[in-house]
Amino acid sequence: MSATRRLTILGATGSIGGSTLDLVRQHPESYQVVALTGSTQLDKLAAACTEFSPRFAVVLDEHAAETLRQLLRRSGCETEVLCGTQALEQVATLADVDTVMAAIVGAAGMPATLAAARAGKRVLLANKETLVLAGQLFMDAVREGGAELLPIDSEHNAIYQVLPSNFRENPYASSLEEAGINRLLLTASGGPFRTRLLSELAAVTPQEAIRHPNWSMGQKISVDSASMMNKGLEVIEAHWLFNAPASRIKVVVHPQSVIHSMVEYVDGSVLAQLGCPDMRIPIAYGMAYPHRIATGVSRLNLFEVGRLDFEEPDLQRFPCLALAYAALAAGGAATAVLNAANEVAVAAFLQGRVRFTDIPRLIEATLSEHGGLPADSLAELLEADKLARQSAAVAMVALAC
Ligand SMILES: NC(=O)C1=CN([C@@H]2O[C@H](COP(=O)(O)OP(=O)(O)OC[C@H]3O[C@@H](n4cnc5c(N)ncnc54)[C@H](OP(=O)(O)O)[C@@H]3O)[C@@H](O)[C@H]2O)C=CC1
Ligand SMILES: CC(=O)[C@@H](O)[C@H](O)COP(=O)(O)O
Ligand SMILES: [Mn+2]
Repeated sequence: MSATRRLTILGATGSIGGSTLDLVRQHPESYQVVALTGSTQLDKLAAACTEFSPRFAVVLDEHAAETLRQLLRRSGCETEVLCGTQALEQVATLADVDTVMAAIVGAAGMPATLAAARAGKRVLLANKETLVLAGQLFMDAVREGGAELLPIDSEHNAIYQVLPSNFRENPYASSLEEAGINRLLLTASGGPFRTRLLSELAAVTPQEAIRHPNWSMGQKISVDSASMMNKGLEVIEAHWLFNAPASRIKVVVHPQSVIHSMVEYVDGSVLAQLGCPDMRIPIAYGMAYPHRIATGVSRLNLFEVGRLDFEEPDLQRFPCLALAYAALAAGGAATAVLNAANEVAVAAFLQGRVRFTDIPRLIEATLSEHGGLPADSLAELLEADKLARQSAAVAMVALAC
């Protein structure tokens, strides 16, 4: 590969952030870290600053910033510590940064990701919530800012890898039909509760929910996988990334998570990307595109895998998937409302305040109240997000009574 790429990693202390840093560690000649951001894990952020010597580190408030400065002083690290959401946008748009890994979890990651797109960066998009909350706005920003958008979510990265290159790099210049594509087949593991009875789901615990059968991930996305809301968010993500109507996005449950997704062409060919379930593969693809780099991930051993299974998703046991399709069909701010209500419900479930089966109930109640809000500007989307969070919190109190 040619010139060194200069990186900002938003969400550097998380699961995706850690995998990204591991790839930088493996290829120090090709990548330089300019800025790292975190929120609560200050020891981890300090250790990453000490190892990678970024120019900036960003945390959310002044108290955290002061703690981080003290930690860095002790290790002799000269990284400058900034704080606040404005600082996240600042490091996402630095003139000498060419690549931004968007790996903050949730809607909190949207403003800095949007800023990176507007500034014309290569955006490595892990934060799917950006597209669920503000899909049209974000895709417009990518086009107008001249950004290079590379999907990191494993399914979308797989689809990207097997799409024709002229279509994947500019999906809004034509259509799926013109590219000879019939459907996108989005694989889903089915999560830790794939075989649980509906009657058992009310009693599952957060500990069980975050134990994903195949992937090691942060808590929020792990609960989303367990409820299959993750797949719902990914249907919306695929809609925006690939200019694909919902009717052409089919979810296929594939418990082994070896096929990361597929594209069905009009001639009957189905192209797939396979690999061991390790996010360093899609992250490396985005970091090195259009080249390939080593990742340290084990080779896929098909003889050990033995078999690949496929099932229809069960919308009775996993209503979150149906709610996501419904929100996408409703348009406007409905997907922003879905996302906000889901974030509130998942946080409450992780804190033991609601049951697993309350997650779709809270989302449905919030969607019926606010699903019709408009989405013509960032201000309207943020207002929808705020109202949905307030309503979901109120609905939660009602559930507890
Ligand atoms: N993990 C995975 O394999 C995959 C993840 N994704 C997506 O990537 C994103 C990150 O996921 P993952 O790495 O698992 O999540 P983690 O929970 O592991 O990491 C989240 C990161 O965001 C930071 N963060 C949390 N809240 C805020 C906030 N309010 N403002 C700024 N930063 C914040 C965290 O900081 P701290 O830890 O210091 O508190 C951490 O650095 C999600 O959108 C997820 O859906 C997509 C596909 C696969
Ligand atoms: C690794 C990744 O991309 C996750 O989104 C993963 O796909 C979650 O698995 P589920 O298929 O269980 O949602
Ligand atoms: Mn995924």
